[in-house]
Amino acid sequence: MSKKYAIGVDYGTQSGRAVLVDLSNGHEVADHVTPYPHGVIDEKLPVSGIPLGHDWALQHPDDYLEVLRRSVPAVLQQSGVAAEDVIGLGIDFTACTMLPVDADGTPLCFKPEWKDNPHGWVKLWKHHAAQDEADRLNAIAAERGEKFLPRYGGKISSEWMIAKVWQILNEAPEVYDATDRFTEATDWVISQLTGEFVRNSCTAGYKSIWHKQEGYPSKEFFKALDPRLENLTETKLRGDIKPLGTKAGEITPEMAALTGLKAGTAVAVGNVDAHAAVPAVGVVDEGKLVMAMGTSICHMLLGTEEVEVEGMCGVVEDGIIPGYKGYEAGQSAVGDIFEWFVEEAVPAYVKEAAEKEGVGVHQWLTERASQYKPGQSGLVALDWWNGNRSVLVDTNLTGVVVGYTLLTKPEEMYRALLEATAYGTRTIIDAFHNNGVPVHEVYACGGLPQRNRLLMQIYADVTNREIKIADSKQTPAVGAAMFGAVAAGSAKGGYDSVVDAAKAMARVREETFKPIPENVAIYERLYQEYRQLHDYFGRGANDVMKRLKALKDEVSH
Ligand SMILES: Nc1ncnc2c1ncn2[C@@H]1O[C@H](COP(=O)(O)OP(=O)(O)O)[C@@H](O)[C@H]1O
Ligand SMILES: O=C(CO)[C@H](O)[C@H](O)COP(=O)(O)O
Repeated sequence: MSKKYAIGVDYGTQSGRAVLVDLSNGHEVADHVTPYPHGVIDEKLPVSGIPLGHDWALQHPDDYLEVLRRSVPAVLQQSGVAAEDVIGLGIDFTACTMLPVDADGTPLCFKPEWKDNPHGWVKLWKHHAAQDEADRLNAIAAERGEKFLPRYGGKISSEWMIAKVWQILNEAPEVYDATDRFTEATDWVISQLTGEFVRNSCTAGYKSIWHKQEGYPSKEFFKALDPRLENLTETKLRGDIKPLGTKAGEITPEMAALTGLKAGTAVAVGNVDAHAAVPAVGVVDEGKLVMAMGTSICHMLLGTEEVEVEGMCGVVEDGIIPGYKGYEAGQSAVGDIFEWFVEEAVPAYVKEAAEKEGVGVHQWLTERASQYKPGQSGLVALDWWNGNRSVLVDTNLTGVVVGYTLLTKPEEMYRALLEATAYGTRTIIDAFHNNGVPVHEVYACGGLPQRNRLLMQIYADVTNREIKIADSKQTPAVGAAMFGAVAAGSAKGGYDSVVDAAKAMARVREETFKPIPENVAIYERLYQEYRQLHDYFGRGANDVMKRLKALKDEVSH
């Protein structure tokens, strides 16, 4: 049999990338990135210019097809690999990134009658405007003693499916009525590739409150939310839910013409970016936490028991690797906070100096921040620029920096922000480790470990754990390709399970980041300061952030 390959397509927040992977060793033969032409739509709708409210974040579904049109042919061409040797394709996506579609699977925003209604568009994972709905959902679920709540760390996030659907119903009932199904973008793209609509167990479990044994929450629960939602799960959330590691279908002739792949190529069910990354770093059993570090961080961990952990995003059976309970937690902004600082808060002299030295602003700041010792800046920050996903599950929390003086330098502020995100991760690791889901090893993948060594050293020091780094720039895409190979199966030159695929294909670098004892000691003290601020501002002692946000909304309308 000739050498066989699979393609993984990773749909990130700002771009999508295809990677063509050698199935014998996981080697990335070719990759290609397509920036989304419309990016993140958070101020106004394309063409009509209709303004969006605070905390909105939309995307254009055609941008996802553009990735298939451009990046898949590009990796075939670059690699010179024949389409018949590409036996499978898998995708991974941000989530919950959801959209309303009609009975043909057409996104409502593609239709002239809905294109000017913001609710007809894709709601990106970081669309946070459904917080009111999430708050009400959580209060009603708690009051009714719903069994599902502990599986989601005690709170359902406004980033997820039910809160977003309910926001559509409340603010645009006409869009709700016109919707045949609400779908995760990952499932929609798979339906475009295969002509068949299937949901995947990963997003259904983590983002739509679905349970392998118990299914969705009861009709009574949905009726208690809003009588109009009573039949939601059997109407607009209907559809077969297939486990990860199964085949969704095959590339249609139309998609073959568009991508250059062979019609009939196996396509895996949809997956989530962070979840797909786990087997790609070789993690297929317990005790090993994987951090997918980019715009945000997702923290992924496997266990054998269903344990309650405060503020985790969820525990889902087979949600990451078949046979294990998959745990997820996360931070809603990490790289995004550093980007905010670079774009919005650095003085002109920094940009000029970086330009003069021919380096990026991140690199300029990082080089200078590296010259400080832990604690030397006198700063400590809370990492809540985009709310707090874990462990507080509250998108209404905002950022804080304590310790500024007239002498504070931009590189010190930048370092304080890097450190704040590490404290956020430490809080999550402690929550798992101290509540029955041990964390013995830490792995990192995604864009940040490739770009910022200081950041990774700070994470090793703050968590007091050695960190292993993925030997791939595109780890989720490699994971998605593994699932594509499993969808094809061993008879076609792929694999029969993702564990087999991981054995042959997963790679981490030899070099690791090890904690430096003197840094660990200082960071332990700084972390205690962080925790005091965290509990003071985040657990109700002082709701100033919420009052300011409410005032901002009041005076802006
Ligand atoms: N040198 C750097 N140090 C820290 N953060 C960086 C650096 N360069 C880029 N970033 C951040 O990386 C993030 C993008 O990460 P990446 O993994 O590529 O994307 P995504 O999460 O969308 O897949 C951006 O938020 C950006 O601010
Ligand atoms: O919540 C998620 C997965 O469960 C999102 O997909 C994730 O946080 C966004 O990922 P990225 O930072 O890589 O764009």
